[in-house]
Formats: sequence, C-alpha cells, structure tokens
Amino acid sequence: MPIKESELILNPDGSIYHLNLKPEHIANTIILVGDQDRVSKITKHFDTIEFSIQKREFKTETGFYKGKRISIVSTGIGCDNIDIVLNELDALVNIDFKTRTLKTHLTTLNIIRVGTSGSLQKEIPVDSFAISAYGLDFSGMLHFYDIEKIRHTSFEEAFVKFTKWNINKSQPILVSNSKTLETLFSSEKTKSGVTATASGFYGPQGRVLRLKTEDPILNDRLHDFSFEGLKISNFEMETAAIYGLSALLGHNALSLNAIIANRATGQFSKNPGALIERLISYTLDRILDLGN
Ligand SMILES: O=P(O)(O)O[C@H]1O[C@H](CO)[C@@H](O)[C@H]1O
Ligand SMILES: O=c1cc[nH]c(=O)[nH]1
Repeated sequence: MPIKESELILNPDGSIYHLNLKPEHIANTIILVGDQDRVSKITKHFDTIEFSIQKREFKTETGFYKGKRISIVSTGIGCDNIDIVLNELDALVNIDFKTRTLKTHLTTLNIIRVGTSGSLQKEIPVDSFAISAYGLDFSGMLHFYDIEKIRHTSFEEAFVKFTKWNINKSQPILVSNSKTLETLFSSEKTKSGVTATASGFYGPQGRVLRLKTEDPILNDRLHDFSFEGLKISNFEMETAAIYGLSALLGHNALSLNAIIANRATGQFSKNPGALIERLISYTLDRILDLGN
C-alpha cells in the first residue's frame, strides 16, 4: 500500500516537506548540528559544495571533504525537531518517493552530531570534548514509538529511584550509541559518559533565573548517580532522540559535544567559537576513516 499524501508529505518540486531535500541531495554520512550557522563552519573545510538549501532552521549542505561525500544538516533546538529530521532523512534513503513504498534494500546512514553542551562533572571541564556513550531522554518524544527493544530498563529504574524522579515528568529512557562509531571517534581528547537530553534549556536543566524549579537538588542527584560504572556526564537537548530514532530505523549514530559550560563549577567557556572549531576539525579528521 502506498504511504498516503498526508503522511509522507512532498513539496510540489518532489522534495520532502520540512528539509526541502530530494533523495539525490544527501550523502550516507551526515553531520547534524543544532545551529544553522554551524553548517558553513563545517563546509568551509570542504573541497567542493555541490548543494545548499535552507527551510526554516533546517539548512543542508552536501559536498566533498578530502574525497568523502558528506551532508551537514542543522536541526535547530530540541527533540521535536529531531523527530522531523530523522524521519525525513530516513524517508529520503529508504522510501521510494515515486511509488510511496518502502525500498527492498534499506540504506544505513552514519549520523554524527557535532553539538554544544553543559557538563555536570568537574572531571569533564569547560573546553573539553564529550562523547555520548548513551543518551538519557527526558523529553518524552520517544515514548510515541515502540521503544521496548532499544531501552535499558535496569538503568532507568535505578535512575528513577535514586533521583526520586517526579512521575509527572516523562519517564527517562536510556539508549545506546553506535559502538562502531564510538570506537572510531574516541581518543585521549574525548571523555565518555551518559548524556542527559533535556526538554528545555532553563528549568529542565536546573537553571534558575526568576523561576524556581520543581526539584532544586535534581542536578546534584544527576551528578551523584552511577550505575555499573556509568555516570551522567552532560546536558544538551538532542542526543537521546537521535540515538533512539537511529536505533529504531537501523542507522548508526554518535553524538560529540563541545563542553561550553560546567554546571558543577559554574564556569562558561571564554571562547566557545574556537572550541567548536576544534571539535569540527577533530570530527572531519576522524570521519575520513568511515567507509563510503
Ligand atoms: O549547539 P547545539 O547543537 O544547538 O546544542 C545545544 O545548544 C542548544 C541550546 O543552547 C541545544 O540545541 C543544545 O543541545
Ligand atoms: O548547558 C548547556 C550548554 C549548551 N547546551 C545545553 O543544552 N546546555
């Protein structure tokens, strides 16, 4: 049965609804960034840029870096946007837009997030690089999918008990990265941990400006929690959703984050721009070891 026009939405030019892309526009290796201005900070290193388009916060550039074809896609902020980006990227490679049916041979994408993040541990200082061994979703978006096979309930149960998690918030879900990608991108320059993916920047990450949070010591409990050697290392707003949807759709995913803030020490990077430039160079260097 063809997928209905209301479900797989194509623009008049045949491109997919939000990303505005056609299947030929994307590579099998994709770097996701939050900020649309970060796209050109990556593609300025490319030998050639073959395609560039932007709709809303979703900017895509595809080109060649030292002979490797790569697409950079900006997601904007948050897991609701990741739902759009991951479903549309998957549709671009695994659904035949003419017949509106699933392809017989499915394509596996390599999806690497290059983001910014706030550390929860003193040992992961400002200006370092964090690799997310797991994403811990607090956003709730993944609960709309059948996640039973990809979640890690013993960690989740221990986490809920230790942190006295308020059940009015969505139930946390722990999802793994691609261990193959993690091996490729890990080095003495990276620190690995569990990335907590929050549903907001202020209250949901324990920041207080004028509004008090529901649980003022939640960040302390996140800091102290450990399970079989795993600790919560950092906060950001997309990783667990990328890991969850990639695992469900059969793609490989990894999240690399430049640590611009340290919540344990109260510090913020003096030069976040230079830090993200270093993470971009690090990522591009390692990405060449991926097969095409
Ligand atoms: O720098 P990016 O990739 O946007 O990532 C982080 O920064 C944003 C918040 O300022 C959130 O998207 C968070 O995940
Ligand atoms: O503290 C931080 C820094 C960047 N992005 C976040 O979501 N949180």
